[in-house]
Amino acid sequence: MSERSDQSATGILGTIEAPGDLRRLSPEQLTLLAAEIRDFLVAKVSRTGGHLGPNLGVVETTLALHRVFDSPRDRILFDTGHQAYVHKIVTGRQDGFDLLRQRGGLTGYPSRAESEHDFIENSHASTALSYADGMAKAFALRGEERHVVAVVGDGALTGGMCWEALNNIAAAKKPLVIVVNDNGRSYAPTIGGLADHLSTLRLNPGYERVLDLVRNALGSTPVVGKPAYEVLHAVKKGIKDAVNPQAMFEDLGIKYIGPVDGHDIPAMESALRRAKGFHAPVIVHAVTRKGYGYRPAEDDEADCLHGPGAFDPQTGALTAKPSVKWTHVFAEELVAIADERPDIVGITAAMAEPTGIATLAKKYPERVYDVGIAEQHAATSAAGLAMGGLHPVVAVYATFLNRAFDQVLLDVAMHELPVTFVLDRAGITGPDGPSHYGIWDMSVFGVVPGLRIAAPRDAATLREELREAVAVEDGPTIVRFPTGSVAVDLPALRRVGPVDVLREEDRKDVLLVAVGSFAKLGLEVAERLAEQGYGVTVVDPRWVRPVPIELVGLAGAHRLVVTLEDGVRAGGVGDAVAATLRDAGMTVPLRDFGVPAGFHPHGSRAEILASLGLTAQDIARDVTEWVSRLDDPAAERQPTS
Ligand SMILES: Cc1ncc(C[n+]2csc(CCOP(=O)(O)OP(=O)(O)O)c2C)c(N)n1
Ligand SMILES: CC(=O)[C@@H](O)[C@H](O)COP(=O)(O)O
Ligand SMILES: [Mg+2]
Repeated sequence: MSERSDQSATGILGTIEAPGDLRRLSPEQLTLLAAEIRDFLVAKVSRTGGHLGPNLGVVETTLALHRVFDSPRDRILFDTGHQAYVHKIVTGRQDGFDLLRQRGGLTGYPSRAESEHDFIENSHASTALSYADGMAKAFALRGEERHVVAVVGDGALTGGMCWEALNNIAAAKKPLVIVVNDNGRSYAPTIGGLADHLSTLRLNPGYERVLDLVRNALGSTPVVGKPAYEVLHAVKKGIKDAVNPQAMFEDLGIKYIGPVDGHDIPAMESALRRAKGFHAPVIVHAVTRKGYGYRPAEDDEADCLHGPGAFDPQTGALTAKPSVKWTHVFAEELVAIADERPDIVGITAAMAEPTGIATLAKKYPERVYDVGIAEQHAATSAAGLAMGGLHPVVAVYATFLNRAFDQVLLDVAMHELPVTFVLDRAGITGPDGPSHYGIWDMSVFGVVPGLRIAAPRDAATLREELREAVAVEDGPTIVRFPTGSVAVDLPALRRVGPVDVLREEDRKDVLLVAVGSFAKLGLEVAERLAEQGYGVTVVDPRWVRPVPIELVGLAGAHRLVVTLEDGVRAGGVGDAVAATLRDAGMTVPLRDFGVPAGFHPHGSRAEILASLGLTAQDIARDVTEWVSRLDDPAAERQPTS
């Protein structure tokens, strides 16, 4: 058998250890390899969960990229990075997929610790073109002949940073290849004028193809030298004028190649080689299909199996048992509120389904706005909606609101506008890693004057605090809750102002202030301390910013105050409670437990919390140490961990 057929017999994928191995493959072998990679992706991701649809859509494009460019000397950047699995497969990491997105295993995004081929670890969209602009300028200044390629999705292109970058890329005129991976979707179909423009390009007969026809026609007549150039240029100009809606990019000063079939490796290679040869900023518009080659993903109308949990590879059906998620509770209550209040409108940043806003959109489509992946615009557009007499509910993942801090601070809060931000995936999330952890909001937004933050502990308080939030008319509110299944309802014994008392005893040793979903953890800690004879009062403040003044009176009756929060300690609720007690002249000692500010490695939520000492056992041990110091201050003590 020829060497080729040997390889196809053993599976070509098994022979690919580095991008260079791709360059020796024939077109037939590349087609086989693409099929093997698809089988690999479905087999692996069906077990671990992960971003299946996006990666099925970039198999051929990624193979073409690594055949045309010389990574890592040439930099291949992925915007958002969730579509870099194929890149990982061809850069020596096939074996890591059994532990994809699991503690100690491959991350779901590029990772510099994993490979010299990886650069951008931030999974927030719309950043790659800015990185690319900077890298291209740096290589030019250092006189380094190397290419920078950024792969950016049509969804990511709806983010404002992309346009800031394009403006600069055009001005800098440095060699830079931008591959627009246009599958027409974020989760749902991508919205907006840009999406419409891209679809015009996608649908247009392909002036590239028309141009090729003309080139071929010209090629048959012996026109050489300058006349040929002039003829071809005139024809090209004519064609461009006739069929060239891509003027938008070219008017920016960025060349445009496309639309190209992103699933046609030779066509993509040809376009990329042309782009590489331009030595100037150039867009290669690749038209792809999210979920391509796997029917359950292709047919999934919601999001083409964008990021499923584990699933049956035969059917694409999720294998996890359905449960009531925090998101579902929010979505249902929002519709109930909207039924009563016509001023309530919803805003999503290209994530209607994952945030639950889709439920409102189904009943009131005219009262929901999908702004694309544009959280800054979402916040200030919400300010405009509020100025127009409405009460917008902006539903985003907690981590994604970080980038809209200035808009929340000045466009919303300084104008004292009634906007409610609902932050899903607040706290430690897990598999998506540090740029997805929603751990910053209570610190970052806690400093915003006039902004109130609620942290429900269960479904009942989520419903209640959402209603309280949309009832606020003189400023913004945040309601934040974690990922996953909603907590079991934890009824209060009594309420002191906004503060719910969840547990109390005659003995008043410790006041334990448990924030949001950490209420259950607080009760578990109290149980452990009670076994040692300590009297623990557990309270849920419900509204954590501003700190309820009622905590001062409660603290005064106890010997030690402990705070627990699923957010960074620095500037968090613990710090705010300490400042409130200090301002009230209280000297009761306070110990705060939260997430240390840092970029903590991915894993399951439970694994990460355990690694940070945020378990009932660890906290009870530390609190016992602190309380026993109060009993016997003279005793020599080892500092707790
Ligand atoms: C700032 C920000 N907001 C929201 C998200 C959540 N998110 C992850 S992927 C995605 C859709 C990206 O669409 P596109 O860029 O077209 O890539 P595709 O998944 O289609 O390949 C979104 C909204 C994010 N990662 N970053
Ligand atoms: C890449 C991205 O930002 C999203 O796809 C994210 O991974 C979704 O997270 P959930 O799985 O928690 O919805
Ligand atoms: Mg897309």
